[in-house]
Amino acid sequence: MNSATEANFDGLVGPTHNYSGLSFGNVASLNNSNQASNPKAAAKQGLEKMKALADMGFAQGILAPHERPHLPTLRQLGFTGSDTQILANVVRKAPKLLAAVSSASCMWTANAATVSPSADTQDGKLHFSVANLANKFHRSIEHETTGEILRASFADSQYFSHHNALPSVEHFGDEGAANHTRFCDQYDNKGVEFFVYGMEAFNSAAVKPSRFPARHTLEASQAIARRHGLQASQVVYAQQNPDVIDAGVFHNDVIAVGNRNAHFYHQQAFLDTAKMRQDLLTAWGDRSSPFHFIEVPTDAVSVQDCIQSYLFNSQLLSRGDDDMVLIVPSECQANTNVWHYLQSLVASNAPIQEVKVFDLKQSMSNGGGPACLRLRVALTAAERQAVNSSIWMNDERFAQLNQWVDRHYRDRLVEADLADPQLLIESRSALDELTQLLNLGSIYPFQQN
Ligand SMILES: NCCC[C@H](NC(=O)CCC(=O)O)C(=O)O
Repeated sequence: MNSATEANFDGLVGPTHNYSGLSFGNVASLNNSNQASNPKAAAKQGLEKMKALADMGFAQGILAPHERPHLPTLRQLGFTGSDTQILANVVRKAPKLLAAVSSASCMWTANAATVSPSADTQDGKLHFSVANLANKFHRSIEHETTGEILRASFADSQYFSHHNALPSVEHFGDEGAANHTRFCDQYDNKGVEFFVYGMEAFNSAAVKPSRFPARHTLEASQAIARRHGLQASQVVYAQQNPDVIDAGVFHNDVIAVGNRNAHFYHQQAFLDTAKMRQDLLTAWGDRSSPFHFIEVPTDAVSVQDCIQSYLFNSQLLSRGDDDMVLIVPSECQANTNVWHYLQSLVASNAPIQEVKVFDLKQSMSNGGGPACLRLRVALTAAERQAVNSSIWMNDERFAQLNQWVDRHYRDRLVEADLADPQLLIESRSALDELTQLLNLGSIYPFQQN
């Protein structure tokens, strides 16, 4: 009985969403820094996508944003006094630090954790390992609160196992599910877990990017597979092509996406494509479903086209066997090579039968597309019942959260606004109300003291 489904849990964009140019190696982040943001539009664009998927019959959940600016981190860094005094101090002495602790980057929940469904794990539980996101300071402060939110959303320890982040150092750089794909024939059958890394940290002779950071290491992926109790025969590792990282492909989900028995990737995505294909087929074994490699050639879509359009930062969703829909950002429609390729793809007999386009410009301007905004969790019927019921997207929740955004969010933010004590007050009252709406409990530090 195939009762399991793969649910998507999107990060709700927080009230301080802004463009601070914090992500070296992420060209959108660097190109759009100091542009004014629209937090209200950003949150609503995200809610629209979540609602559309829920209306299409997919299981869609919501993960709360974090407290920003993050005063506990500023105190940890030696700022003292009242919240207002600290904001006045840090904006004068270290404005980039204030920007880094004010980012709404936790919206991109593909980086929240790595998820191993219960059909894959030795103890039969669904495992979450929050990602240390060690490579970027503004992201490295997320994992503790992310862990709290995941524990409040997936609370039942009979079904869910939560692991803290790996050591927060470069050798164990972990960017979560953006570099992990779980292939399967049916969601509740044992799958193949595919880990993509940017460098092998403990082997100084190994090839790695030279211009931009690798962000995620082989050793981190191996540690996650170990903790989740995965068998070697069901795990495949592949190195991302250092050249595409150096071109700005900072996570594998900007150049490849997989779902069930389909791997949709760019010809230049991997260091050794033949080995990737061979290893996946070996792990796939004698499963009855065919495994589809959908390789996009450079002469149809260049790496630059991929980075500009986020063709592969799309969601690949199954409506039935070999019947998938691709959720792409509107930038794909604006890029003629990409849009032309997509039309030919849908016309061919590939399992991708339909393309749906969404406006996610606020997130895209910081280098986050449809796939960045969601964490995939394959759930059996019993596990789905055990999820915090208040976080599911539905008509009522959609209306409620849009009203909540209208009440609490600004429609314009520039970096100078981050020091405004009023913004902190607005954000905290928004989040305090949100924890009640989503029945999360008092998970934020400001609620605890
Ligand atoms: N999966 C997509 C993540 C995008 C994210 N961007 C940022 O953090 C940009 C933040 C800023 O520059 O304001 C990153 O690079 O980790």
